[in-house]
Amino acid sequence: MVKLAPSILSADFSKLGEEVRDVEKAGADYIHIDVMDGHFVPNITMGPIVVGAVRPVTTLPLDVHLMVEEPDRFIESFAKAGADILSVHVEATKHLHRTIQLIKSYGVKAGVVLNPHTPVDAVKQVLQDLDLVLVMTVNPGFGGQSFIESTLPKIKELHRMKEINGFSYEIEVDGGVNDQTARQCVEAGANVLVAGSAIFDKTDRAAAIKLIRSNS
Ligand SMILES: O=C(CO)[C@@H](O)[C@H](O)COP(=O)(O)O
Ligand SMILES: [Fe+2]
Repeated sequence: MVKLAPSILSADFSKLGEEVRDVEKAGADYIHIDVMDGHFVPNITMGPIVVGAVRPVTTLPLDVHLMVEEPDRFIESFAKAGADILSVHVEATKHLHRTIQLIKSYGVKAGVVLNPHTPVDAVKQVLQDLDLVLVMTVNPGFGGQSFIESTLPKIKELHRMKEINGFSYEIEVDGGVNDQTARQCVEAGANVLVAGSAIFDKTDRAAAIKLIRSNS
């Protein structure tokens, strides 16, 4: 069964608690939280304070996507704020293996993210240590962008390597996922779909989630 992770980047921040409760009630599996530092990506969003504010509002796992340079500096504060999954960009950390161990030392699941231009080879040596691999299907920084189809072979490759080696990581896709693009992600091997605008831009979130599920 495919999991859906609504990205609160597209939520109404003036009533964030209500928005999170709404997508939980509508059938979400994870709450995806996009953290941007204005350096790694050309946008600034939320920090550990927002993760801490969302934590008591939902029982769903908080799936925190760190789009920050040198993420090691912030792992402890996000872990203590209540993150369940912390994913770092391979392009933003010099010592990836160390970063993964640091995340796990707080009892948090560790994920690694690949930008559209980054090959699977960049994470090959750490796949056995990962709980999640996130394939960006847009260039990170903003919600509401168009899905980049050329990323699909990487999802297939990650799925193949998982099957061959018996690894246990989840394969998540993020960016431009909607009722038109979900199926090709799932057919390629993804089992977690992040969707921001395709869920939060709709007034009926249950219908939006159902539509993506039925088209995946
Ligand atoms: O990480 C990011 C963007 O950098 C995403 O999580 C977006 O928030 C997804 O938004 P949509 O493309 O689904 O609108
Ligand atoms: Fe994201």
